Amino acid sequence: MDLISRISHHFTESAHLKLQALDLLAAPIADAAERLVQCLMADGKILACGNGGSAADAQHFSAEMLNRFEMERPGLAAIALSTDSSTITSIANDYDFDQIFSKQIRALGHSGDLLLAISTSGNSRNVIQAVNAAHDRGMNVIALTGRGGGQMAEILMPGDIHLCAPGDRTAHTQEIHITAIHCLCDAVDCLLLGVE
Ligand SMILES: O=C(CO)[C@@H](O)[C@H](O)[C@H](O)[C@H](O)COP(=O)(O)O
Ligand SMILES: [Zn+2]
Repeated sequence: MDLISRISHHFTESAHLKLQALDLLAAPIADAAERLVQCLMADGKILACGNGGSAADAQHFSAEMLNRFEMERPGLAAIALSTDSSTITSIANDYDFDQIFSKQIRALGHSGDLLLAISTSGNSRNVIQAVNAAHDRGMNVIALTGRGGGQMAEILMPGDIHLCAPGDRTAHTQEIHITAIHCLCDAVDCLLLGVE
């Protein structure tokens, strides 16, 4: 096995897909950033969820909102729903793993809040239930998906924003997702701080 050529292939493919994503996603990422700022300025909050690497992305996003990204500014209201092991294990144990995010959204979500729903396949049942719960609570959704968006693409509503990464490998989709998340954090800072 030639590891160097595998590594080279991974970097090259990731770079190609990121450039495709730039063409596809620049405008909707800018729209999503505007929506995040409108939500925060109206005293709303952002709830974020996903599984595995996407749980890490949800936490990465909430940390950059609550603390800071690159510019000095007050902390912003965001909660990763993948972090509270007591809540998650009790919901999964007493009800169903599919409800670990939706039950938290029904408790915490208010009209005008936003859900950042992250799934590379678009088919994770707990993320789909999270989208349904957000809609029930009068929240819009910013969906980060891949592979066409799967079942999530079918349940998004007008007012939601779908950021669907090109490519069919979970790893590359995640690599695009974290770039999109950093673009969102940067744009939120620029919009809030009036940076040209
Ligand atoms: O990070 C990775 C793979 O790169 C994995 O942990 C991956 O996130 C997990 O298999 C997730 O359960 C996949 O869920 P989803 O992206 O399809 O919603
Ligand atoms: Zn991963």
